[in-house]
Parts: sequence; structure tokens; C-alpha cells
Amino acid sequence: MTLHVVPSSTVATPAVVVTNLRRAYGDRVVIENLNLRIERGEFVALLGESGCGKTTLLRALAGLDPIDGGRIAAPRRPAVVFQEHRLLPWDSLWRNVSLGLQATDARARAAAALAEVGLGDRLDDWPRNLSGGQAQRVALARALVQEPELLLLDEPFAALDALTRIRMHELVRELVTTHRPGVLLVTHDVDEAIALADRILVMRDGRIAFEHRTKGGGRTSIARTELLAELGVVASHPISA
Ligand SMILES: Nc1ncnc2c1ncn2[C@@H]1O[C@H](COP(=O)(O)OP(=O)(O)OP(=O)(O)O)[C@@H](O)[C@H]1O
Repeated sequence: MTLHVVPSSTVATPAVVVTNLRRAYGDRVVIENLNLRIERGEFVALLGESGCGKTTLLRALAGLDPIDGGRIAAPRRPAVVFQEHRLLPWDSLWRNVSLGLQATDARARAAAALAEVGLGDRLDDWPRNLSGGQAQRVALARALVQEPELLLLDEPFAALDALTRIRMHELVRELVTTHRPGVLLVTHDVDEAIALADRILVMRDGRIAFEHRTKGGGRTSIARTELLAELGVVASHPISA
């Protein structure tokens, strides 16, 4: 008998598995029968019309809100980066990054994380002295220092100017390649999803209504128009494909 040993690097390990998720606010059912699996190292973007439940899903995955049915199986607590940096103004940058770390080498680990986001020389600086882009870099460092298996990004680049956003895209792809968490990025920006994601999901009617898998490599060949159509943007809309 021949034994086939599969190299561990080729075995997909889930960062999260969501089964038949349900979430309602009173009578308003926002998520129903939603199923989702994200592998470690996989970058997934979630698009959907305003109010379709993207943030509700992200908050449920983060454990910030209760769920009303189904199951979320994640090996460890996910890390979250929001649109606003949510840094504590009274703590230095390294203390902000190491918040929640129990380790005795917390400062060293925060220093390494800050260096990774290009702020290795600002350990003892304060959040008030940062630009919007720098503050989001610190928020990313704070998330990654926890070595999460699942990283949840809730429109973290939406408030940044176009150039800073492109730089942040490059940084995030680099960090994800290095640390290999599974990523769920909630965004309104179709181009951002196309630029970053290995897989693009569209949420509608409380579940994942459309999925586009790329062949890997972080770029997708999906026609932009197809994605826009899934989002209910009709062909006559003046956006070039
Ligand atoms: N705390 C709440 N109480 C009651 N209803 C809520 C609450 N939070 C969200 N909702 C409702 O749930 C639905 C989904 O909201 P959610 O914020 O998840 O949508 P979204 O897709 O993230 O929207 P957007 O793209 O505009 O941020 C909306 O109809 C919203 O009004």
C-alpha cells in the first residue's frame, strides 16, 4: 500500500467556519442561513448594498454581538480593525499596541509590530501626533501583534486619501503574506476588493449571494461590471468597466 503524505503547507486550515448563522434585531432579520468558511492566509472581501448586514456579520464574527442561531467556529479570538483607529489617547503608541498582551516582552513585541508598519521609531509617541494613515498603521500593528488566525477589517481605509489608501493596500497585502491570518475585509469599494482579495463575496438578503474565486495571487480577473451588477448598479451607470 502506498501512503500519500500531503505536505502540511497544502492543507487548508480554516480561520473561521460559519454555519447557518442567524442574527436579528427584534423582528428585523438581518442574517439568515449564512454559511462561510475562510482559510488561514486567504484574503476575502465582502461587498453589499448599504444596510445589507456586513457590519452585523463582522461584529458577530468578532464576538462583539450575540448571535441568534447557527454556529461560528474560530480557533482563537479574531482581531478587528475599524474605520476609526480607536487608539487610546492617553497611552503611548507601544502601550496601545501591546494592550491585551500578557507577555513580559510586551514592549519588544509592540516595537517589532510597529517596525513592521513603518513606525518603529515612534514607540513613545502619542496618538494625537499621528496622521490618519499612521493611526491606521498603529491599529493594524495592534491587531497583528496578537497573531490572530482571523483578521476582520471593517472599512479600515475608507477615511484615507487615495494615495495613502494605495500605500495601505500594499502594506496590508505584505502583512497578510507574512502573518497568514484569514482576512475578511468589509468594503464599499469594488476596486479595493478587486485589488486585494483572493475571493470576493456579495451579501444580499441576509446571506452570501455571490462568490468569485480567483486562481490565487491576490488579483482577480473578474469583470468589474459583473461585480457592479451583483451590487445592483445598472449598466447605464456612468462607471467604466
Ligand atoms: N443595533 C441595531 N439595532 C437595530 N437595527 C440595527 C442595529 N445595527 C444594525 N441594524 C440594522 O441592521 C441592518 C444591517 O446593518 P449593518 O450595519 O450590518 O449593514 P451594513 O451592510 O454594514 O451597512 P453599511 O454598508 O451602510 O455600513 C440595517 O437595516 C440596520 O438598520
